[in-house]
Amino acid sequence: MPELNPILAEAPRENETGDMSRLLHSFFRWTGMSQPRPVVLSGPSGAGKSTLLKRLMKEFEDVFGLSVSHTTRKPRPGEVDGTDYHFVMRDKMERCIKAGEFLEHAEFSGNLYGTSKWAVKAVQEQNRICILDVDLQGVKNIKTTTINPIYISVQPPSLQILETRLRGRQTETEDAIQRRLHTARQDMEMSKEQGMFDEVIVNDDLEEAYLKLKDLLKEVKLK
Ligand SMILES: Nc1ncnc2c1ncn2[C@@H]1O[C@H](COP(=O)(O)OP(=O)(O)OP(=O)(O)O)[C@@H](O)[C@H]1O
Ligand SMILES: Nc1nc2c(ncn2[C@@H]2O[C@H](COP(=O)(O)O)[C@@H](O)[C@H]2O)c(=O)[nH]1
Repeated sequence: MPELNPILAEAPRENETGDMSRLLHSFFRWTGMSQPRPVVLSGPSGAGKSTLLKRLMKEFEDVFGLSVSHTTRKPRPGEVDGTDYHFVMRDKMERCIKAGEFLEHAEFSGNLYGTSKWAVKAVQEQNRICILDVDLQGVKNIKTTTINPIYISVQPPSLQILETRLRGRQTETEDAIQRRLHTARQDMEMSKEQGMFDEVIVNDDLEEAYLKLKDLLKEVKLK
């Protein structure tokens, strides 16, 4: 049984990524395996998760698929419903949670966020490695499920740098920045707990952090 993800172990050149989906199909048929392990990316708001994931999706669009979360927060300028998030009203999301449609959900900075079972399934049905971007409560809740992902933490070099990045993004009100920084302090402490994450990436230099992410993903072990 192969231990490494052979697709990423030999990272494709740019014009070869179109063949990835077909290669993955053949590989899973060959090994008799159904799905590769999903990847959970977490870390404080502003640490750079989306920035890293956008690059990864651009370079390996046929290999990875992002699980599109639901949220009750309002869209930011440029965010597209159904692509960045499914933007929903709280009462609707609460009903769906009660109906058991969510793998996990959490309250973050005054809004509900959650991963629907359907969002993960949709990625896996395309034979892509499913990536979930969730907060620390999400990590803890996913650990009670059976999806068995790899857990990667993206951390900022310091709280000061995190604050600079959050402010620089210009997407949050002062009140929201303060709430996110408060949560980030707790998050950065709890992330150090033994066994919480399989790997930690300190996102100081973006280029280095991205290379480390790609390096880790080469070793995504298959179920
Ligand atoms: N290595 C880096 N150096 C400098 N700026 C960075 C770096 N990585 C990300 N940024 C910037 O920091 C800001 C926050 O990044 P990003 O939105 O990716 O964070 P995030 O972890 O996805 O946050 P959230 O959890 O709130 O979605 C963005 O403006 C981004 O351009
Ligand atoms: N537990 C979950 N957390 C999620 C999910 N989708 C996103 N998130 C996390 O929320 C915060 C804030 O995100 P933002 O887009 O408002 O900046 C961030 O830490 C995300 O990782 C989810 O489905 N479940």
